[in-house]
Amino acid sequence: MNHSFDALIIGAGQAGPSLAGRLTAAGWTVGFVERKNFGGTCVNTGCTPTKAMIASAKAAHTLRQATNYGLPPAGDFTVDLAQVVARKDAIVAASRASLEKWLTQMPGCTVFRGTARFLSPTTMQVDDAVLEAKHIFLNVGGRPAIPALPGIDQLPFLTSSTILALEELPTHLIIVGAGAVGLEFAQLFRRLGSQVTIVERSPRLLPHDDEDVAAAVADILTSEGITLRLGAECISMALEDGQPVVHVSCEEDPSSSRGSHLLLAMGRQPNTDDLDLAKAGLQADARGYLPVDEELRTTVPGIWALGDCNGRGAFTHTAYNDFEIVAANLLNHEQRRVSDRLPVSAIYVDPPFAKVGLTEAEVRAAGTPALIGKRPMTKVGRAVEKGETKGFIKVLVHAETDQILGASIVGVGGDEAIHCIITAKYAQQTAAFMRRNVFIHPTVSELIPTVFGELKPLETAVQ
Ligand SMILES: Cc1cc2nc3c(=O)[nH]c(=O)nc-3n(C[C@H](O)[C@H](O)[C@H](O)COP(=O)(O)OP(=O)(O)OC[C@H]3O[C@@H](n4cnc5c(N)ncnc54)[C@H](O)[C@@H]3O)c2cc1C
Ligand SMILES: NC(=O)c1ccc[n+]([C@@H]2O[C@H](COP(=O)([O-])OP(=O)(O)OC[C@H]3O[C@@H](n4cnc5c(N)ncnc54)[C@H](O)[C@@H]3O)[C@@H](O)[C@H]2O)c1
Repeated sequence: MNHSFDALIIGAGQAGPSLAGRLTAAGWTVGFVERKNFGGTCVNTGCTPTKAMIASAKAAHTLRQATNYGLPPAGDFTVDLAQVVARKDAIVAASRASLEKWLTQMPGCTVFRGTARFLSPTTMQVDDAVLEAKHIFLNVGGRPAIPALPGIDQLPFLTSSTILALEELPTHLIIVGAGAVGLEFAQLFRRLGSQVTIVERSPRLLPHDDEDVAAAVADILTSEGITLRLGAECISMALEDGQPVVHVSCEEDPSSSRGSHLLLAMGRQPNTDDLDLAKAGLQADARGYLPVDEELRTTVPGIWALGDCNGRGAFTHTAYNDFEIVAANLLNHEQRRVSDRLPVSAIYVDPPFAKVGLTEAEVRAAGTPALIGKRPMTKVGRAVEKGETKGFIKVLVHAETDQILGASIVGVGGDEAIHCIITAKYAQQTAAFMRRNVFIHPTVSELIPTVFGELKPLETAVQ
């Protein structure tokens, strides 16, 4: 059957549903296609389930730390993973259901369930339905990448999606890949009671971030008993005596990591390979991303790509910002651009690592005249009171213009506290502006004006 709309939106991830809301409110008719779970990665297999389980892991960790807070010991306890997963599933289900209800009841929006494939630049097929529109918005996201490592086809492995359904704790979880996925799952499962080993080919954690950040995150993890096997050359896998074994060296290696479960956390792959792109005249790049311009238009007029599939962001906030850019430009005739947004992100190890703008290494490499301010969390009153003193606050400022170049916070509350720096930087404010601000006591944020008041020339600062 043929259906005609003003717009087609493919994928109910972080950009598509909100775009449907804006377009239909403006009087457009929308055909919306989702093949699996409403809410996409973030709601179903990404942010929401991991942060829900991280909260359970934090509670378990705090119980074990009871005596540090002057409380009686909690005693030995074993976590029932099924209960933790049930709590997580309830949170995910509520979020997914609310989104599905909103979309399916949205006036002007018709939802199709199935995989959409191009027939031409203006038509797509979903099962036996042919959908036609002058505007097509692809929000197809991605899935865990499975690199062809030697031996990988010889043994069972988990991905960031399938690990969320485990109901029994792994006795020893081996994680290959130390990006956000690897680090968050490592601490989460360690705190729930698993032994955890991370295998990473890079010689240190977080190679795109500063060395002091990587060292602080490594300390957070190793102090809880997580084993790091960094600089792993020639990663290969095998099943030995029924157990997954990860070899980490090109040499005959007696110190391979043997565990009960294996999690592959080696990045993601965009879902562009089954869209029949060629029929629309589209071509993905070598990594599968759809090239887009600053306003997220693909190379074919009338087709946009939003979210993870365009390679311009890999976060929920970047996917959502893509929606805002497209809606503002199409409906309000603004000229918002992808490059207007600041690079911001957080990794939810506990305490978390959050950042905005340039790293210290990037500032040094650019040769920008800069000032640096840094304060350990041991000198942040709120962190001391909470008994969580790992990490630091670090800010970078242009030595001549006084503008904020970047900031990193590894430490308790850092994922929230960073936002005062994000806002000031977006407003192109200066260190002097930050110093004059009065923040609430006692918070982690209240020390941020102090850090901006203790700046030293970058060249002479000790890392
Ligand atoms: C474990 C994990 C934790 C994460 N934690 C965070 C976090 O804390 N903070 C953060 O900002 N980001 C986090 N992310 C990243 C975040 O989830 C993604 O960046 C975000 O979900 C991308 O959204 P999207 O809209 O681009 O795509 P997705 O959310 O992936 O949605 C794409 C949708 O399109 C559908 N689809 C695909 N192809 C078709 C087709 N041909 N036809 C019909 N439907 C189709 C899919 O089924 C899916 O529902 C995490 C990711 C993972 C894996
Ligand atoms: N808190 C958050 O915002 C959050 C949390 C989880 C995931 N995410 C997003 O999800 C995406 C996926 O995360 P991820 O951690 O899987 O990817 P990633 O790209 O961040 O990290 C992948 C890691 O695997 C290693 N690796 C990749 N290929 C390899 C190979 N062939 N052999 C050996 N090592 C290899 C890399 O060195 C890297 O350390 C990212 O875009 C991330 O931003 C975000």
